[in-house]
Amino acid sequence: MAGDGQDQPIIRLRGIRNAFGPQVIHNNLDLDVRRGEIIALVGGSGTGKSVLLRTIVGLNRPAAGSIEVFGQDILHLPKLERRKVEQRWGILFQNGALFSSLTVAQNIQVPLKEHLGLKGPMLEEIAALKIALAGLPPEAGAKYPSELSGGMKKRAGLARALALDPEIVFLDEPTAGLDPIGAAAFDQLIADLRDTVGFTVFLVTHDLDTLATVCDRIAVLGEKRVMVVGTMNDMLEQTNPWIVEYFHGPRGRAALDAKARADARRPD
Ligand SMILES: Nc1ncnc2c1ncn2[C@@H]1O[C@H](COP(=O)(O)OP(=O)(O)OP(=O)(O)O)[C@@H](O)[C@H]1O
Repeated sequence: MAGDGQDQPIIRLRGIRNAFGPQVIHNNLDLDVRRGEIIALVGGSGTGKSVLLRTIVGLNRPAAGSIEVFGQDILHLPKLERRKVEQRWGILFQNGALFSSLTVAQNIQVPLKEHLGLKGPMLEEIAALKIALAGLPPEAGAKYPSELSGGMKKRAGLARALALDPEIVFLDEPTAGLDPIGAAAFDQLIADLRDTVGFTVFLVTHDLDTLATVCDRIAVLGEKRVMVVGTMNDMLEQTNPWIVEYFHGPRGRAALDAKARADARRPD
């Protein structure tokens, strides 16, 4: 596909402006996401991380700027073309956003029916596959969201996000509300899936452990734009006061120490 080459950014934002009435959230914001990377968006509360994620996936239309995904200008695509692009990504919202009246398996089947028009046993089979991929036991498929723990809900939401074999997975605060062990397991699942399935991950997080352990790059939102993008080591060299406080503060140091200990234990 033209402009969809392996070297092109898989997501390319240029000059994004978002405002709600007089409140400007983003102004002249640029960001490139590379194919196959795990990139995290961080920033203080209210800097517009969720708004930016929602803007990329079309739930919020920016006042200005361009958004290319898979090399396509998605703000100006005809509806049908746009739907085709949407089939190539999956989204895990913060609360899982599962339909409470449907079982886990039925939740996963929603996009399969809606986008692919699948019917019959094929639906069951694909749902079972995604349940396994998300690290859930097979019996989870028959359960309703209210019967699941927080960690299982996240996995069920992930299973649904994976329904259409996405090339990009968007995750909004994937480890929020999980205990540290559950959060670490979820981080590991994302990293393993990226390595095996090969998708790109764009996530919004406050979790310094996630940043230290699984992210290839970090984009810092502030001053209404992406102030810096780089690796964790790049972040440690920044002088912006918020970035210094965030990454060199006690929680940042603890996350980096934990990662250093984990790396030391890992065989070469
Ligand atoms: N639909 C909307 N209408 C009006 N204002 C909105 C809307 N959505 C978001 N905002 C405002 O935009 C700002 C950014 O919100 P957003 O949820 O993106 O922040 P965030 O960086 O994700 O914050 P947090 O880390 O606290 O989750 C906030 O001030 C919020 O009130």
